[in-house]
Amino acid sequence: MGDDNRRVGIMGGTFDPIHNGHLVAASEVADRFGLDEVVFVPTGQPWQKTDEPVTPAEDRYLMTVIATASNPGFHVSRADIDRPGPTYTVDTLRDVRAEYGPKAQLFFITGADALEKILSWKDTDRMFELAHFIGVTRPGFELSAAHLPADAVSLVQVPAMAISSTDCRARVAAGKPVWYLVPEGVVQYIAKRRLYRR
Ligand SMILES: Nc1ncnc2c1ncn2[C@@H]1O[C@H](COP(=O)(O)OP(=O)(O)OP(=O)(O)O)[C@@H](O)[C@H]1O
Ligand SMILES: O=C(O)c1ccc[n+]([C@@H]2O[C@H](COP(=O)([O-])O)[C@@H](O)[C@H]2O)c1
Repeated sequence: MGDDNRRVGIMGGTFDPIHNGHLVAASEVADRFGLDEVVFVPTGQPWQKTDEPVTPAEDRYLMTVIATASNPGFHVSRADIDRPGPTYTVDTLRDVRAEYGPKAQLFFITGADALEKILSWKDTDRMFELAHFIGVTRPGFELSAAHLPADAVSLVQVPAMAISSTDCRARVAAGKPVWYLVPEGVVQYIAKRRLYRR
C-alpha cells in the first residue's frame, strides 16, 4: 500500500455468498494483468438487487474474508459496507483511489452479466476515468464491450465456472451440498450461522 504505482484489481460483488467463480476470475485476471493484489469489496446496499433481501453485510464480509484469507495477494475492503446508502462503484473507486494514492493503477473486474448492464450504473463517465474495467467470461452470458467507450474495457477469458450465488442459496435452502462450489470455510460459516435456510 502507500503512495506508489501498484497495480490493484478490484473485485466488487454482493458475495451472498462468495463462490469459486468469483475467486477463479480474480486469480486469472491477477495473473493475466500482472496485478500486485486484488481487493474484494462486498457491496453495502446493492441497489439493483431488489428481488429478495440480501444477507446482512457483516456475514457477507466475513465469508469474503474467510474465502480469501489463504491467498497473500487477496484483500478485503469494508469501504462499501461502511459507506451509508446505496453502493455505487464510482464511490468505491474514489475510496480505493484515496487509500492507494494517485499513482496506483486500478482495474475493476466484472463478469459478463454485470458488464452488459454497466451503462445503468451511476456516473459511468467518471467511473471509467477512475479505473480500467476488465470484463470476464461467465457461462450463460455473452461477453461484449461493443456498447462501451473504446479503451475503457479489456475482455478476458477465465476458466468457466457455472456457479452463481443464487444457485448456492437455493441449494442450501433445499438441503443440497455447496461443497466445492464455495470454499470449505464458507460451507462451514453458512452452516454455523444457518444462512439461506427457509
Ligand atoms: N461464475 C462466475 N464467473 C465469472 N464471473 C462471475 C461469476 N459469478 C459472479 N461473477 C461476477 O462477480 C461479480 C459479483 O457477482 P455477485 O456477487 O453478484 O455473484 P452472482 O453469482 O452473480 O450473484 P447472484 O446469483 O446473487 O446474482 C459480478 O461482476 C459477476 O458478474
Ligand atoms: O455503480 C452502480 O450504480 C452499480 C450498480 C450495480 C452494481 N454495481 C457494482 O457491481 C458489482 C457487482 O454487483 P452485483 O450486484 O452483481 O453483485 C458490485 O461491486 C456493485 O457495487 C454498481
